[in-house]
Amino acid sequence: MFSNYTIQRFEGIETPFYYYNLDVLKQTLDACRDASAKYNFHVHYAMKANFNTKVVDMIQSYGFGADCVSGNEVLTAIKHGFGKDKVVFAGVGKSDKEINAALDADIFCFNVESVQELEIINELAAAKGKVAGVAIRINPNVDAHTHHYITTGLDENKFGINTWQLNDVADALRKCANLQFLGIHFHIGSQITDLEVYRTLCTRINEIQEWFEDHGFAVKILNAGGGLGVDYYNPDGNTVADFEAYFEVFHKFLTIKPGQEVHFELGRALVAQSASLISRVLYVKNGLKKNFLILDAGMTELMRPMLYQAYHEIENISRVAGDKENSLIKYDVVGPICESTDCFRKDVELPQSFRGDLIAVRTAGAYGEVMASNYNLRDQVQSVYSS
Ligand SMILES: Cc1ncc(COP(=O)(O)O)c(C=O)c1O
Ligand SMILES: N[C@@H](CCCC[NH3+])C(=O)O
Repeated sequence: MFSNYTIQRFEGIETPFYYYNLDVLKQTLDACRDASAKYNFHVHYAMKANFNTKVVDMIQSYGFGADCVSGNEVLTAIKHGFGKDKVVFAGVGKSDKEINAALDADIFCFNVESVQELEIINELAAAKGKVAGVAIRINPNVDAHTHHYITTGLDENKFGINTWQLNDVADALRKCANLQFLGIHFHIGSQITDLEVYRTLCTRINEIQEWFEDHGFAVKILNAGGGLGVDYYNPDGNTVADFEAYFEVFHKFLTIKPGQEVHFELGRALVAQSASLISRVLYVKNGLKKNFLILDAGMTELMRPMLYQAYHEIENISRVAGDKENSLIKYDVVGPICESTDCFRKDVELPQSFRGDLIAVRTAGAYGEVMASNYNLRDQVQSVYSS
């Protein structure tokens, strides 16, 4: 929901841009910090969700760690002040250059996704005379009940190491003198709204940690990954994710041994509701079968609807206030890009809309700005903040 003051402010700003409501971000971070502190759980922010400088700085100020998926994310985390003891590096295809950068930064843990990667990290660490902390990312074959494009924990997915390969992992760990085994890591997918899924994950984590302990490996860290979903249908009414319920599942169903740390890597749930993509109607095109609202933002600014048929609330914020009598019209809300898939949503009911109206695409703080591209040689999308 935008105040009249905010909408007036938008009138003077060139569109399109991401608008960050830092109060919403703060409320969300407060809730996550309080809910995780209750059980002494450690949260690492999955920086891939949004690496906007102000956003990352605020998250860092809460004392969360950083979960990174590239060498540049590792360096960015360090630059933003995340302690090296709070930076983890996951990713199915870490290059030698990236591994070396992370070794030079002395990050405390690599989440390793294949036996071959274990051997390479060992080799590169040995060349530097270092010992790298590693957690083994395991693919537990648990269905996350989310869009199949963002499911990561099934046998058919490229992520993690399958449980039938655990003997090879154990052999490699025994041989690799420049690795220190820290624990086990899981991440089964994103935008998970069915918490039962996490209960199933806990059962698998319990089994797998037993396997490691039985084979002589002390599991110091249990990392359950991220994935907690948000309510894309209700950005104002259900703004902050239910962190309490989420962490409670792990508290109840995970076997946590004395001295063990439990880690999480939340991305979307921390940042999604804090931003909206603000654009303007360039043209209203009334076809025989369809009415199109053609915006000055498209898949180059927010790709999720086009990539995963993801739902985002769309509002004409120039017309909501005082125009209630305005009859609703169905529009296909589309962008300017030369692709038919460049459509935010079809048949969106909006008040009759006109050239110059401001359109807000809500819940765009996660995987929005970071996935923007300059396809069609588009300008880089700008950011505007509430304060
Ligand atoms: C390894 C890993 N951890 C954490 C995350 C963050 O996920 P989410 O934004 O769904 O919390 C991802 C992205 O899906 C990931 O790949
Ligand atoms: N980028 C995706 C999720 C993938 C998360 C990264 N593993 C989204 O917008 O929903």
